[in-house]
Amino acid sequence: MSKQPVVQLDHITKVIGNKTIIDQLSFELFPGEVVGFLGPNGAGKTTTIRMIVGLMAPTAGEILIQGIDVQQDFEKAISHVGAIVENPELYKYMSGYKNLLHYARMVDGVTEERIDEVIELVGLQNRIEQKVSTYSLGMRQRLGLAQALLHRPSLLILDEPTNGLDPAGIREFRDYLRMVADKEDVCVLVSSHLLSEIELMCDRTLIIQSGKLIGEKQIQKEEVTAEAKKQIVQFQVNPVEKAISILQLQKIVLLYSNQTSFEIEIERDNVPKLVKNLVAEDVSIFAVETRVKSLEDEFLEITGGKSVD
Ligand SMILES: Nc1ncnc2c1ncn2[C@@H]1O[C@H](COP(=O)(O)OP(=O)(O)OP(=O)(O)O)[C@@H](O)[C@H]1O
Repeated sequence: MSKQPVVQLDHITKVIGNKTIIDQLSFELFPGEVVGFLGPNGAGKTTTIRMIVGLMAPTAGEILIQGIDVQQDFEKAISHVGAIVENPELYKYMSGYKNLLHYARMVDGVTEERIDEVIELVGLQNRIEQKVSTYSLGMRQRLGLAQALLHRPSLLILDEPTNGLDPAGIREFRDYLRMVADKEDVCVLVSSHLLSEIELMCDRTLIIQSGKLIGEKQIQKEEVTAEAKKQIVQFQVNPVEKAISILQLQKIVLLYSNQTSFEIEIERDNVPKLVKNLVAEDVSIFAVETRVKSLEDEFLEITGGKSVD
């Protein structure tokens, strides 16, 4: 990417007591991208975010936001950050507009035009004069997003952003995030232990475990055709042992098997040939089910089978 990074973490380590919580963590985040920060509970996501926003000092290493060292010039660095924690803090008895006005007064340089702009960005024009207590959870999340955007941050940090939203709400929030990242050229960091949430929302995912970056995944969008993707295919067959010996001959990697079925990773184009071979060897096939490899499968591969939560 040719753009300058918004955030640079350079070999960040955090030791508390005699425990290394974050271990030489390095990554860069760029404008306009929505990045997932994924890891099981206790992996070190919150600690990392606390260091990025200057609430905790690293034991070693450097964090730069827009090139400014968070430790050396906290106020200037933090002026580029907007954050929404789990539930945005809103005054329910006040209107959406009054909430935004209240926050705008606490920050320098937020004009009324900017307030109107963020309201439009999150699609709350028609409801902004009504009390927050009348808002749905999704609308509250969007108002929280508007509030975090008021001072034109370059980095937006969202911690478990869709907590409590239903699938339709998650989809809607994702579309707003995507649009905000594009229109405001802001980098959005989404911290979550939910693979489904991250997979839906993010362009790229950083996977953290025990304070270390253990994987990075660029989530491919439309450019990857379904045919080209590796798929996980489950076969229900009889006898399974015979089928497995055929797989072994063809050097197909077996992911899982039980007494009635097995699961393999295979390219779509190779499925018909395998079916023919199984039938030719007198293996009865009761069902063949395909699913595209999900981030969860990747995560399990990378972490060696330790699932999140
Ligand atoms: N102040 C502290 N003192 C001692 N240990 C701590 C402290 N803060 C965090 N830890 C430990 O550091 C590890 C990382 O915690 P952290 O909260 O960053 O994980 P997380 O990935 O955000 O998990 P979660 O999804 O549960 O919030 C955990 O093992 C936690 O117990």
